[in-house]
Amino acid sequence: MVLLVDAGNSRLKWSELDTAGNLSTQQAWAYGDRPALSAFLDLLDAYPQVAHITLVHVLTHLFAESVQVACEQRGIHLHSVCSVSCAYGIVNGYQQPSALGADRFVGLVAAHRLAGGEASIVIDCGTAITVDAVGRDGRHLGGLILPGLQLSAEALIARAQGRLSLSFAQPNIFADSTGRAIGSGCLFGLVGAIEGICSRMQQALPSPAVRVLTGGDAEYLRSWLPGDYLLQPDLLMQGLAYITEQEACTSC
Ligand SMILES: Nc1ncnc2c1ncn2[C@@H]1O[C@H](COP(=O)(O)OP(=O)(O)OP(=O)(O)O)[C@@H](O)[C@H]1O
Ligand SMILES: CC(C)(CO)[C@@H](O)C(=O)NCCC(=O)O
Ligand SMILES: [K+]
Repeated sequence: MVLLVDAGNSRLKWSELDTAGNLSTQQAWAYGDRPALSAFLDLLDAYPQVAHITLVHVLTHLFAESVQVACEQRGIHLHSVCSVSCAYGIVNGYQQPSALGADRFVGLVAAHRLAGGEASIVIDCGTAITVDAVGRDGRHLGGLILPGLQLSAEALIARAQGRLSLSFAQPNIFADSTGRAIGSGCLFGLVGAIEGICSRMQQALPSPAVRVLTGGDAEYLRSWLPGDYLLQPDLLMQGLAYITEQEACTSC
């Protein structure tokens, strides 16, 4: 069994990949107040038998080094996925390929495979929302980064020095309280942003793109997005599974 791990800015997500290539249901822990490393170490304790981890993270060098040391101490083989200029069917569109978030790179790998020869647009609704386009040939055209749903609302409330409240319950375009005006404002703002960005990207593409939606807020945002969006909450796990299989092939 290989443990697939995605360490984002707010949550640690993981799945088990068995030898037949089956993925277990993705699980997640929010970091809350504790450091991401402490969540990762708890995960290692929960899987004392694991010998191989494929990791994608968007955290610091210190996190990466500490994770490497912890895995070495336990005899775990760690493969930490980085963004490179060309791999796993994707040609990275960044001027400096390593600067593209590794989670975005893994998302592109998975979405391009899911799209089965069509172009795709990956929308990852996490702490940040990222929107990236991939051509039919696997060429990444580039993409955008926006503050995510929770973060947008929290930033506004933090700047208002505690005078404002927030509610995502019963979103309404004609909100009747401060909490709902902010929750609904951020929700409908991001729904409009996602729609607008995707249609601009689509206009620039020569063929129809499959819109793939993932991340912690994907399901909630999907319920308000008109049009066809393919909901894939474990998109990064699919990408990590493919990368793990490819690496196993090249090392044998
Ligand atoms: N149980 C939960 N605990 C915390 N956040 C949750 C939960 N369920 C859904 N969310 C939402 O998930 C979002 C974070 O999504 P996700 O886990 O995909 O982000 P991340 O990978 O940590 O962030 P990023 O990739 O941007 O660094 C938050 O904005 C929050 O609204
Ligand atoms: C944008 C986030 C935070 C989304 O998780 C991550 O992909 C990241 O830290 N990226 C590095 C910057 C970039 O992708 O241009
Ligand atoms: K992410």
